[in-house]
Amino acid sequence: MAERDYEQDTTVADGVLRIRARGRAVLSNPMTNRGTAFTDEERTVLGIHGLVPTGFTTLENQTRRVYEQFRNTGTMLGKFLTLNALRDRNEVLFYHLLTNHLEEMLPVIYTPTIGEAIERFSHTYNRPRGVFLSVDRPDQIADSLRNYGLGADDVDLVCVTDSEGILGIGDQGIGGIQIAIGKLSVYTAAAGIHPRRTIPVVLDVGTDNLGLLSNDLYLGERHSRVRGEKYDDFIDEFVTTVQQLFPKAMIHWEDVGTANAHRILHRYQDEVCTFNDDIQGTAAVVLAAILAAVDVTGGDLEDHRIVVFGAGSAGMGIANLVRDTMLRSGRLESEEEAYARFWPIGIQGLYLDDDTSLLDFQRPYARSRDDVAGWELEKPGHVGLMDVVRHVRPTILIGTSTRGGAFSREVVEEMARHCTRPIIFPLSNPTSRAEATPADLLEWTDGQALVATGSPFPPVDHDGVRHVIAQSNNALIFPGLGLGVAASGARRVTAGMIAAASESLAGMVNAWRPGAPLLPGVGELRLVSATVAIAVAQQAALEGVAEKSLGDPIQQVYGRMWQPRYPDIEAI
Ligand SMILES: NC(=O)c1ccc[n+]([C@@H]2O[C@H](COP(=O)([O-])OP(=O)(O)OC[C@H]3O[C@@H](n4cnc5c(N)ncnc54)[C@H](O)[C@@H]3O)[C@@H](O)[C@H]2O)c1
Ligand SMILES: O=C(O)C[C@H](O)C(=O)O
Ligand SMILES: [Mg+2]
Repeated sequence: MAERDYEQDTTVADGVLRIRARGRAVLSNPMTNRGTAFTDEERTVLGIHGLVPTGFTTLENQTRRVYEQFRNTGTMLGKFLTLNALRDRNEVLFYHLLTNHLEEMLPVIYTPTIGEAIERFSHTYNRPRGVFLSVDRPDQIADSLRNYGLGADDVDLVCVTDSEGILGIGDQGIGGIQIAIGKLSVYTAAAGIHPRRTIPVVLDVGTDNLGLLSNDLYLGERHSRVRGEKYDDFIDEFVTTVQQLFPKAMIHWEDVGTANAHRILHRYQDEVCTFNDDIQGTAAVVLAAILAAVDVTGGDLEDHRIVVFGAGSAGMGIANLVRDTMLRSGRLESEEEAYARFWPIGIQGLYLDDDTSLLDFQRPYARSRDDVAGWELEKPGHVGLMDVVRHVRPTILIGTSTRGGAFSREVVEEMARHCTRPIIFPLSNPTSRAEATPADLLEWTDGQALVATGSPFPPVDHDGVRHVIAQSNNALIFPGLGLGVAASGARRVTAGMIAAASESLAGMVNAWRPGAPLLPGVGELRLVSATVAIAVAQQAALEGVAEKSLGDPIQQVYGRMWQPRYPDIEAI
């Protein structure tokens, strides 16, 4: 491997940074640069006297300065680009700023602004970050990953997308690299995963987005999406290469299209350390929110009738985890009884057993034609959301459809007519795709709805009660999961580890007070992530998939959390 201009033991929180570079090279590398925070002595040994203003600034004051710059930037996309530029100048300062203002900045570096950044990628692009792999050059996968400069023991996480199902905005081609970068920033800010132990990857398999293909500035491969055997071979080559080059890394799949997401997960989950955030991360956080809501409404989970509107990757992942939880209660006689609690709806309407377009993982949830025989339908031949709500009288309504505004007043009022405390989660991102706004849901149900959303929403005041809206986003799960896997050296991500993550999150909620949120807030993300990580690491050990022994899980997890502080320097 090429000699780097710095070295640091990134497996320990306070590793000394050994800098080989001198002068301007120190300042132009975001891993070594600390600008005016270099002390007089450091400036001497690194040869940077005269290259920075003479005054000295502490990290705290530098943070104040860049925070001011952030506040003075007008648009959300502008703020995103300001933060990106900061990260390219000074990594510690970027994460220090982010960690100190997580609640304010998460919506900028992550959902919802990340959606706009992805759409605008080929226009705002200025410098590369991450690894870009092309389906047309599978022979370059290994070299491209090696070129990133990390060794076999240096990587905890590879976050990868093929960009087919970015948030609720669909196929975004090469711009999807930004979701991989965004998720990894959250891993670092929330769980202290070392930023240099992660690799964001986009698999450029082409795009079916005609807007991108016809844009002269588009930066990806200019052909339609490759599917079938060539796609599968490319994925296989990628997974195998990551395994060979970085045997300790967990592969996190993000925003892969519905048909491929489940297939890829099932193909690899028993063979490599891998996790699908949209399927498993989402399910874990939503289950925790459902359990908190069920605690408020009273009764058992199995008593509920659940409509999943938009039953694709996320929706079916949620259904699977809720089904397993119902079955574990021991109160149901059979699997069929658990399936019968769900009413999954897709773009074609309610899933019915004679629907040949259903994917393997959707089929077990399909309702029998007989179930709907005799229903009077709003639109003949199409069993839509309103029909299902009217006939099924659901108690839980989940939205993972990408269809903004789908939970109309009519639908919500109908649901509320038969259910005193309707549990309604419009989970689609970004904000414009949310199936309803919390303010509308609370107004239409006279403050009775128990609401959680995917994107952040402000609190709602209704009838003298302030309702704080839980953000049921997988960001409450994946950072802790990744940290737990890294801290325990887990070789697989098991169903038990996902369930443990969900349970630990549920254990942090106390939603009995009127208006209280169903999940901890984003401001508590570091505490949440550490808690989830400990539960995940312990479960990995219990199931025998952890390589490290867990003598002191709290210290092992906490000690692994990287803190955004300037480390000690040694000039070499
Ligand atoms: N809150 C979270 O943490 C979280 C996590 C994952 C996904 N999501 C959101 O959920 C949405 C779906 O993501 P996904 O990965 O499951 O996508 P997906 O493409 O796998 O699933 C979408 C499903 O919605 C259905 N659908 C599309 N349009 C519809 C319509 N008009 N009416 C009814 N059904 C419709 C499709 O048939 C499909 O089954 C996205 O907006 C995404 O941002 C949120
Ligand atoms: O990225 C998010 O904000 C959550 C989720 O993974 C999504 O696809 O919407
Ligand atoms: Mg996603």
